[in-house]
Amino acid sequence: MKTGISASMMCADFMDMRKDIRAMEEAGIEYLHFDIMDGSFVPNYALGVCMIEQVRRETDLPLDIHLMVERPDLKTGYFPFRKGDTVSVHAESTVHLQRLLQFLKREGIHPGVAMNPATPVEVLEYVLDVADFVLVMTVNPGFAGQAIVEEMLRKIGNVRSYLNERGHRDTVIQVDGNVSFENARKMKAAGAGNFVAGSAGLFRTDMTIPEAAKKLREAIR
Ligand SMILES: O=C(CO)[C@H](O)[C@H](O)COP(=O)(O)O
Repeated sequence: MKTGISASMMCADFMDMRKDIRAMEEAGIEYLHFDIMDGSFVPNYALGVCMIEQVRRETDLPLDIHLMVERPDLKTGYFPFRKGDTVSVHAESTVHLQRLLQFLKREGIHPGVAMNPATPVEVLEYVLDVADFVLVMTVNPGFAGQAIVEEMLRKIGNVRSYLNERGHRDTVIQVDGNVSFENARKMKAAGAGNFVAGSAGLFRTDMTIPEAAKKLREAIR
């Protein structure tokens, strides 16, 4: 799978999404990140199948779909996933985690295990062979604009060591939540490879998307 920047589209301008998509293309962003929120697994509602279908018609950028929902194993059939997309599902809400990851992999999708801040690294133990990436949430999921949970910098390092010690050096660590320029540098040093950038790193009021992307790339180089 590709590594780099994944743009958190819940932070995009919903009144002019086309403009933001063009800016992502211009900036060479690797993925468009879609947080699907069901108001149950997380206390917010956001994005969904209709929006993904419309965005598909606008761009060939691959999508990075984060299912912040209860029982994603019962819902994947509704999503227009494509080969080359990445899809992350939460260890905390997926009853048949191994089966779902294996299914996604067979479909040509890069499967990922997402973990809330309090979830221990050991949940990965029996799914290492079927996960292309691990999504370490660096805020509690549900809302943009939160402060980083500082302990997550240590967790990124722990996940990196855990993967390396088990021979999974190629498994990417994705980080999501308050990926500012400063935090991105620390996250990269701790072992992260893919950066979900929202209000702190990409959709900023003080610079354009291409300008912010350039700064973020300098931070994660
Ligand atoms: O997953 C998310 C919220 O749960 C968002 O992707 C993320 O938080 C957006 O980035 P920022 O924290 O910089 O606003």
